[in-house]
Amino acid sequence: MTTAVDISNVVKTFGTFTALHGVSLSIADNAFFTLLGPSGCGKTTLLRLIAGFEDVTSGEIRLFGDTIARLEPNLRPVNTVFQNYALFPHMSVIDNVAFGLKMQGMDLSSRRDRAGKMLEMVHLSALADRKPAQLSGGQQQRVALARALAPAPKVLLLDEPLSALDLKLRQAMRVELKQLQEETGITFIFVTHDQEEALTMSDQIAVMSAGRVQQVGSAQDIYEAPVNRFVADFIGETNLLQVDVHEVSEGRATVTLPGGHPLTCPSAPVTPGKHALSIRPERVTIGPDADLSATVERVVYLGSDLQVLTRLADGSAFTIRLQNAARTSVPAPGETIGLHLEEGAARLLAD
Ligand SMILES: Nc1ncnc2c1ncn2[C@@H]1O[C@H](COP(=O)(O)OP(=O)(O)OP(=O)(O)O)[C@@H](O)[C@H]1O
Repeated sequence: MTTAVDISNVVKTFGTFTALHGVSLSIADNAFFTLLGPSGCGKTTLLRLIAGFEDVTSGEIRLFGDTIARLEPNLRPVNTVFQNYALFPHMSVIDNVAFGLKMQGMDLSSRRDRAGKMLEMVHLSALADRKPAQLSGGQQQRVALARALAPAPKVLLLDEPLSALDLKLRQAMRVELKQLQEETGITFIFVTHDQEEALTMSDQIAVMSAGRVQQVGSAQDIYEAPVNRFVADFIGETNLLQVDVHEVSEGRATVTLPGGHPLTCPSAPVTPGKHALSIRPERVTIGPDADLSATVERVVYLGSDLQVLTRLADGSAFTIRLQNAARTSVPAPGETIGLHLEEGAARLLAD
């Protein structure tokens, strides 16, 4: 497998502030790769370093084997799509798309031909002669995509490109973006703080926090097997309980749950003592064989799901999710219920 972008021990400081603390990542060619993390974790900084808009303080970034610092900006096989589209307001849609090709020195008829093909790809051929102001936000974002793809970059950097769109459009664009990446075979590096966006589109996700990469893996890897507390909490919804850990061996731990029941579950390599146990709310059922006893405080109707907010005997809050279609009876506030942890519900985390 070819590596498109190789990031090796990259540190970036702004004055006395360190935005990236030694980040290493290997991004495969033809992949949809997402940098995911909360605001300020360094995602955009890393993207700007890959684009060559900023220089690394130390470490190295290679694009298809070449050190980026040695590549002239116009020879870097990279293009960027920004959150605010950055279209030229006085140019028509097709001229916007053809702009980068003109810069590359392509002749007029080849330019219009290529730009026309790009507009077809993003389903905007009918609007080629309009000005950006005459388009909706979603259409403008598609023009920005077509413009960035026109010069056939090997790597496309996308900085929160969907954040200005409303929810329905964002959901539709996720599918389109993934399709576009698959059709073109271009490596997409996508920045977002939205975990659902990351989970739905990405082949690989790097979860970042405070200038460090916490975990790299597929959507399933990071959801099912988060390596630490930060990742478990950031990706999806989870219950985090402080439990006593008695034994850890060969990736499994034996712990005592609140209420006294023992549990053996997959575990990060931790030493015995107190650690956080993550329990996913959708992997818990109400009924016999209970691992935990809880008192129902509130039932929240979420359409396809019901969220049941409960409290355990030791006072910790505990949430479960039931599928609305599958439910037989709804627990009532004040009721004491038994909670059964399904296989794969619990995982012991490193701090
Ligand atoms: N030019 C700069 N000078 C000083 N500090 C900067 C500069 N650029 C970024 N930073 C700081 O570096 C940190 C990381 O910023 P960055 O924009 O990479 O975060 P982010 O994860 O992309 O966040 P967001 O999702 O809010 O855009 C922030 O604390 C930011 O204030």
